[in-house]
Amino acid sequence: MMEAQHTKHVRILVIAAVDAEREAIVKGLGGDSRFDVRASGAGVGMAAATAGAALAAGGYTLAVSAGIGGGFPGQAPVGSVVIADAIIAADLGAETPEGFRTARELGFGSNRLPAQAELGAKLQAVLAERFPGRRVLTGPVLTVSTATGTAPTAAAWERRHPGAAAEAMEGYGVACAASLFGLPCMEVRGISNAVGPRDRTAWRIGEALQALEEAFAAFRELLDRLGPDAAELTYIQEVQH
Ligand SMILES: O=C(O)c1cccc(C(=O)CC[C@H]2O[C@@H](n3cnc4c(=O)[nH]cnc43)[C@H](O)[C@@H]2O)c1
Repeated sequence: MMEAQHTKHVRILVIAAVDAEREAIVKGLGGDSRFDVRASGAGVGMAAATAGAALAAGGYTLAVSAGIGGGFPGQAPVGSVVIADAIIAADLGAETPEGFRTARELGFGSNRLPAQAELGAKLQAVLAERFPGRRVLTGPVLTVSTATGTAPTAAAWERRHPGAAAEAMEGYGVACAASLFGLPCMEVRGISNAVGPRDRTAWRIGEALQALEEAFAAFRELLDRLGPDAAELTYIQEVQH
């Protein structure tokens, strides 16, 4: 029998919601074969299903939820990039006469999954260096099933999650799939709009997609700079017999 051989590799699954996001990410990556970028459709269910089906095939070392997102005022301005340090299912829970209670408070699940914060911080540094005009920050990213459209709802999220940087609709689904397969997860958002009263005419999708493209150009460069160390920050080992 041949002895087991361990080879380190990096293979990153990136889940966007729509094709425009996927295209921006692919453009930033410039054809880098270490990344597999897919569009799932919007929402946590499609994101979890698409990520889970891909990860089941094996060979991945990290999963990333990426796209545009809403930024909380005072935290993440339009055109900035937010890299999650935690991924939170903000509206997973139940209404009670005393108000909203999270799934965790009710004892039927978790609302928060960790993000690969060390890699996130390194990506923030490379992005800031390569694109000095681009604001980039780390912070909690909320996953919601209904995009926030009023000031009271935005205020409620800020009260429940002080310091929340952004919201989007897929991160927790990708994070659940990654966690099921024992893989680390990240979430990267180019900010297109402020979280608050809905005004679709104020969304700056082009700017957010440009920010996303730059974030993934920086991601590629980060992997190049890390060299073999990149594998230590993603899941690491492939066993060959
Ligand atoms: O219309 C377009 O050209 C276009 C291009 C790229 C993306 C879109 C989307 O509508 C993406 C939907 C996606 O965006 C996230 N998102 C953005 N802002 C928010 C928000 O304020 N609250 C929640 N989610 C937001 C979300 O992940 C959606 O799935 C259109």
